[in-house]
Amino acid sequence: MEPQDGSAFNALSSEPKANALKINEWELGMFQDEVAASQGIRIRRRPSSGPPMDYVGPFEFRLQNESNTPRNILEEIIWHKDTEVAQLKERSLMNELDLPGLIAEVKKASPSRGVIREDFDPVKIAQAYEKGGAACLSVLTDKKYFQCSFENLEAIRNAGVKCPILCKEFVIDAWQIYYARTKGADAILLIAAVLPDLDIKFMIKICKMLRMAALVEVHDAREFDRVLGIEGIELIGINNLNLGTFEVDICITKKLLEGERGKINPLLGSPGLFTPDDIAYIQEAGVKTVLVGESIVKQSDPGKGIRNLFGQDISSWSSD
Ligand SMILES: O=P(O)(O)OC[C@@H](O)[C@@H](O)c1c[nH]c2ccccc12
Repeated sequence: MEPQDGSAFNALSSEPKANALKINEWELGMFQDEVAASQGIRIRRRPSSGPPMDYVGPFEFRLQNESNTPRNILEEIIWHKDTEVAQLKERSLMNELDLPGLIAEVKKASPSRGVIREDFDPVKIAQAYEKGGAACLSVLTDKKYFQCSFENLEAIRNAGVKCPILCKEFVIDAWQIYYARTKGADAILLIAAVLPDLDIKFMIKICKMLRMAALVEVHDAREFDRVLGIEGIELIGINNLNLGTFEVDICITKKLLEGERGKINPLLGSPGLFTPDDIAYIQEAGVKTVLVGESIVKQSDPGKGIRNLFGQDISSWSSD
């Protein structure tokens, strides 16, 4: 994700910072090898590619004698594992949200609408969403009110879906975040109307540790401003639900994004989006990525539902 000037995200790396980070990582790797060697461990963990190009530092002299060839099969396996793990860690919600796009929601029911889709097959729906151009999937896991489950999420992940998966759970305890990770979630929802700042801060740290993204959802200006003050926030979602009346009003997004808050990016608008006009309205208000459930999940062909919602085929929008 490119840092946005003046946004809450400009702490993210620029080019020299990224180089410095690479050098730090490499030096750390060398140091870890030293420590390991002092404990009799012969397998080197340093990247087989050697130090970054412009590196000048205390380990430089080693290069003259060391080849980049693994010394034995275990070392070869470990070096390969290093690349493999780095690639796996790359699948991130943040990477997918750079472009205008869709997060498509998999849910059978909702408290306000009752059952939305009778013949509910979460894997088929998820696959159709992915094919139809969704950048990410949002999967409800609540049983009682949404008739969904963590098993759905796990089944979708195991079916080979490549999109990152946002776990739509009502998180009240950090344990749920670990659980979601074990089931295959790449991101989790945190609701500002439910969680105090300190909990959000703590949970965001856990997400970072687990390499998950946290989508923090706000309903009004007070929640929005609270969340902007919390360190480490990367994704903010606006819920167009008026918590007082429980009515959906897509003007909430527009009002919230007037003035300074409009500089924050990326943002996700939801719920209550049904037509190309709704999408245009919300995107004009400053939201790149939209999160949509009901209007597409209830279509017998969810791919067609996406085309109708956007008024165009968006299957070429996703990065894969
Ligand atoms: O189905 P809709 O109206 O397109 O909305 C999707 C999503 O925004 C909604 O399900 C939602 C928004 N915030 C939530 C928090 C928890 C559970 C669900 C939600």
